[in-house]
Amino acid sequence: MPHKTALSANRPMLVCAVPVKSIEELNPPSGCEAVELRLDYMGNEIEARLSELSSLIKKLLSRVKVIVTVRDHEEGGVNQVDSSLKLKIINLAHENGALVDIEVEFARRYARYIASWGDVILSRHIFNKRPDIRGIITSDYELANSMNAFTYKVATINGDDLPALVELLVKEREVPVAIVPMQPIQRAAAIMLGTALMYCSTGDGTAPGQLSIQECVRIKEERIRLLEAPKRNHSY
Ligand SMILES: O=C1C[C@@](O)(C(=O)O)C[C@@H](O)[C@@H]1O
Repeated sequence: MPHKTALSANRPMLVCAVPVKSIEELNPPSGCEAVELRLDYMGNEIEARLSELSSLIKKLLSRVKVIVTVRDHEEGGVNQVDSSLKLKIINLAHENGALVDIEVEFARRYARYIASWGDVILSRHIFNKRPDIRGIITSDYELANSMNAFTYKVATINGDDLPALVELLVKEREVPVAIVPMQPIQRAAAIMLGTALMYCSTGDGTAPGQLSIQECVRIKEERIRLLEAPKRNHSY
């Protein structure tokens, strides 16, 4: 994948996050550049629907990128999904050409299965105050680079984590960095700063604070306008 910087006008990729409660046809609204299928909403029931899931992924892929996520319970997953089933789903998604979202802890545990796929969004979700936030995301980011991940993503509920996240975005190396704060105003700022991904809602969202896809598109357009604005020679 060519290296893009936070200054690329293509960023962020706008991801429409879908809480999948049953496998049925989906028509992503305009503006969705990717659709995230949050399959943990179905829990272990998804096991009986894997062939329909393959068809859904293939159909969606003709229109947008697809991200398959089975979020671990400890990192905000809605229903527990057995690790063996999660691995099966991740494999199925990978073979069908979808991106897969995997938590850092899961990736460390199952490195032998997913070591260097290149289509992994390596993710971290922070729900408690962590004074060691910089250490955590720096070490995660090393792993993301060693795996040649598609993106490293960090989501946090702590408003005061934003400066640490922005620092990582600015220091980005080969692997693009996605920063996902919780508060809507910080999400808007993250779009303007060129986060690699931003998750947006199309109805029922999957996280508090998500902006609607229409708001995400509007802010991304403002970012493009700002990047393309003629340079002025103001003294400050
Ligand atoms: O990790 C993320 C980010 C997210 O939690 C958010 O805050 O928008 C939404 C999730 O669906 C996605 O997997």
